[in-house]
Amino acid sequence: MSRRKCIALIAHDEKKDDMATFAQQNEKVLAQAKIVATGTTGGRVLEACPGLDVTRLKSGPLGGDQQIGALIATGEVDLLIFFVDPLTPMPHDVDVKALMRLAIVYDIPMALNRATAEDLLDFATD
Ligand SMILES: O=C(CO)COP(=O)(O)O
Repeated sequence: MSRRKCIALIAHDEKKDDMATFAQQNEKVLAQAKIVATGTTGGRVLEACPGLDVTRLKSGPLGGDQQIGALIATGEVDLLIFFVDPLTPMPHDVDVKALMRLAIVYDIPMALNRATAEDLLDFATD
């Protein structure tokens, strides 16, 4: 039996409403996966969809992006969905960049906006 796929969910503050709506609209598909999320994003996803299997890590600015990067490096993440806010400067921008770099290094499918996330979800749950 193949293991359940692991999807990492992250959203910057201006994108958290979008992430909550995305989770609700795709709840059935997400329910087939194990989800890891940065702290606040995971809280919002659980509020929207209390039945999902969500492991909440640290908040992004406190190391959550790096924790997800570490999970990518150890082969535990199959898909990264990261709703990025391109219009707001972030104190932890270097962490965000490092996470994206690892997703590229390990060739993990990475959706940085909602349109791509919708397309990639099918892949994650095949
Ligand atoms: O800042 C983030 C990603 O860089 C997201 O972290 P939170 O989900 O804790 O807000």
